[in-house]
Amino acid sequence: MYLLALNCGSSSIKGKLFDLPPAATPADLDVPLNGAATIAVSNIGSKGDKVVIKVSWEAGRGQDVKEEGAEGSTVEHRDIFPILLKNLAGSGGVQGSEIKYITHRIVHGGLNKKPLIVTHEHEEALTEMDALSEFAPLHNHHAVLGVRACLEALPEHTSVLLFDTLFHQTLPRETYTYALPPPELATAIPLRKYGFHGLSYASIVRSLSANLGKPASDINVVVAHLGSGASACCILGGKSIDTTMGLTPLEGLVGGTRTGTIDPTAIFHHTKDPGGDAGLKDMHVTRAELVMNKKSGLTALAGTQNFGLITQRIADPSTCSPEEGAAAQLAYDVFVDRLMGFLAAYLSKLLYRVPLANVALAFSGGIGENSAQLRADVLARLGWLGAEVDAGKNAARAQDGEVVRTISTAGSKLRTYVVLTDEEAQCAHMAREALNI
Ligand SMILES: Nc1ncnc2c1ncn2[C@@H]1O[C@H](COP(=O)(O)OP(=O)(O)O)[C@@H](O)[C@H]1O
Ligand SMILES: CC(=O)OP(=O)(O)O
Ligand SMILES: [Mg+2]
Repeated sequence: MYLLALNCGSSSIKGKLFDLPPAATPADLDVPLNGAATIAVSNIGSKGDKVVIKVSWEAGRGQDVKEEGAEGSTVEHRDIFPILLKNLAGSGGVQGSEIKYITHRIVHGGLNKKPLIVTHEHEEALTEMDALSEFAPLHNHHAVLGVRACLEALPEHTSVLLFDTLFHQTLPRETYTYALPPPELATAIPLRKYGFHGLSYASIVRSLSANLGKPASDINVVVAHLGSGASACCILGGKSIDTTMGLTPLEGLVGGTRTGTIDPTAIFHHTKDPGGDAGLKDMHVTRAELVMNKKSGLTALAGTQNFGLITQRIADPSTCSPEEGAAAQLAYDVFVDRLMGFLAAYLSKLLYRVPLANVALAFSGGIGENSAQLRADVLARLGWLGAEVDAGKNAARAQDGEVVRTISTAGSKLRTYVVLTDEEAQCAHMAREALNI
């Protein structure tokens, strides 16, 4: 029997197939499930790039698959799910009927306080989640179509919907409240900060807790989850007390294609007919939201959202034109500038309550886990707090199975870690808790 955990990103699908023991007891919950295979699909929706589908099996479990599909802009998330299920059967002999549970990361869960269960007979929750698509335009609708595609292909399984927003239920009222008058329009959910990347933050708290041998209630950490969507979170006693993303994943840090926080009036001077419909299929999104979510951020400043390429152009100007080099430098500087503003604010929120010796900083996400340059630059800007990077540890790659690693010196007053986030394992854990499996 298997549990499949799927994570539908804006241009990617990540997944893990886990072995599920036939009869688990609540005590087994602390023992992580055995991973059988990892799935990675990239370039969905991306112009000029072919969609790449990879299935990697643990030793002896199957034959790895790497398949190039059609050009990204012609492919939608929903097209991929049947191919993935077919590949699992074809390369590892996993029959659909053996996949008993599928967990889905849904970015916006509104005010839902716990995971929702969906089966072929009871799909009501999907309509509710789709109604929130305009509050997570790069994510919710695709994920909902993914759940529907899986239910169609494997009608016998049970789906568990896990929300990024769940982790941020502990935000205090003064933090989640927007200083707006009562809305003139009816909205599906209250207009307030919800926060995202919560499954990642929950995974990081669990990893730090296990690695440091402390209960989650002793984990006080500012986490920078820096991927194609970037956010930071202020975690006190294992709970979120502030985070940069808001009503939608647009607020806060600069993203691969997102503005992050700007003066909201700028867009009315920038875009023609900002309130007009952007013409997206099956979803109402305004032209302003499309520009701010899909055409801005690193892409707008550097012409690429590939952070590795941006840092390479800065490090070695001979790899690009002078204009590209200058654009890369500006994109990098803007990214770091916004990040530092939030990190300093969040550290001050923690330090007002707990001593520095009990506070940590952690980096995660594709950029946070891979860009030693960015981490070094951030720590240099936190020298006033006594932060000191260990250049050797910061430059080293993670050892096999090393989820948490320290990158600050022994004398650094701010302990700093790189934590490999695992949203899929977190989803599997929460689904087992919810279903008692
Ligand atoms: N070696 C690297 N150096 C710097 N950035 C990297 C590296 N590898 C990946 N990244 C960046 O990580 C980002 C993707 O992160 P990820 O967390 O997988 O994103 P998401 O889940 O939001 O799609 C991309 O912007 C990519 O440029
Ligand atoms: C919420 C969000 O932005 O997610 P991702 O970074 O996976 O796109
Ligand atoms: Mg992600």
